[in-house]
Amino acid sequence: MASEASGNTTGTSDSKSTTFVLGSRKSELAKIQTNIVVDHLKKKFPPYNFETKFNETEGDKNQSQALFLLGGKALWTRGLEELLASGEVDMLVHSLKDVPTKLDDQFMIGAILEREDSVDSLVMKESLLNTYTTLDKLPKGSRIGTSSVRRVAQLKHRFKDLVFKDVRGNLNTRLRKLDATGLDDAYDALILAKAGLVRLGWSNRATEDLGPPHFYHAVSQGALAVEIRSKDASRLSELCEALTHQKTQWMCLAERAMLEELEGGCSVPVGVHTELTDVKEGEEILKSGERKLTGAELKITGCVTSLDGTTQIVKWLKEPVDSAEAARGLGQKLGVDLKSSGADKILQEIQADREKRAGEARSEEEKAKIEAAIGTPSS
Ligand SMILES: NCc1[nH]cc(CCC(=O)O)c1CC(=O)O
Repeated sequence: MASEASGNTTGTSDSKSTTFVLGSRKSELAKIQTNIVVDHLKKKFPPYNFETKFNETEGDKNQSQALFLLGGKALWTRGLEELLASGEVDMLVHSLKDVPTKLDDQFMIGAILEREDSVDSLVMKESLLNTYTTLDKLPKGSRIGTSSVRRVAQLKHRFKDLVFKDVRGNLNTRLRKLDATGLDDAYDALILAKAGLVRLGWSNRATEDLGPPHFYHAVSQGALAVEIRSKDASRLSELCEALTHQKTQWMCLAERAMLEELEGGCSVPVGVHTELTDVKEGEEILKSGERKLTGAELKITGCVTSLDGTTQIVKWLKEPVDSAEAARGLGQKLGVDLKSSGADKILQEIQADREKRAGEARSEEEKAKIEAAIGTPSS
């Protein structure tokens, strides 16, 4: 009950009230996503106060260095976790796809909310909108802006003659870069998660949805997650339960278990598509605190693509599931299947390539330092 979920009691005003602080990144999308969570909570818990705090993350600050050199996925969550550890915030709101599969023991995912559309979408440059709306019609050499190795690999597998260009920055920045003309004209189209476009109110910019059988979205794409301190799990259980969408949670836990089985600690071109059918929410509450879903059948398809797009392994599994653990188990099993079907070789190649490039980048950096110390003749 309400008294269980005591937050920070602030007694400075006339009536004592319980306040929870939700933290996230500073981008417009992160703020919108945090407000989605706050709105849910306000509706369910009128007596409590909910406040927000927004901070920059490593990924926001460093927009020039290659993503793979910046330490992988924790890019968008590290920094925010410091706020959580210090007690400045009670909950962090993330896009679940940006949350690493392994968290430090002091943190945990408290809730996974109902998923928005999980597909990737094609977004055309405004001035080309009347000419092209689908990838298969784009002329040879069309410049596609994306920094995702998964998107590049899958697109290369399907289309041989597109040109891929890095594009960084938050969604507002990326769309501005896309629509730029004249000297700043650098892209013909972008590939973006539809969920982000929908939340920002820009879904009308999506001209084509990229789904199976050729395209597979990122693990957990489109779902929001709330991260909490592990020691607060019972204090926040009431809030977390109210936010949780069990169907989404099971699908995303299966997807994350697949990814965890596949990844050797680095971000890899792994795509997924998951369906959970015929679910009936029963009255029975399981030991884990979840409501029992009956008749649920989970179908999960995984896709691993080599960086150059030449090799692609697609496998699927479909089984009845009756718990989050069963969903996780199915995802993990699919990860094992994918590895024994050739994904392991792709992943090893990627790991070797990454180590080589990181080594080269380091020596470039060292060269630059030496040049700075002795002074380069031309500068
Ligand atoms: N990589 C950044 C990121 N993290 C979450 C989203 C979109 C929202 C979501 O997937 O929930 C995006 C933008 C994108 O991939 O286009």
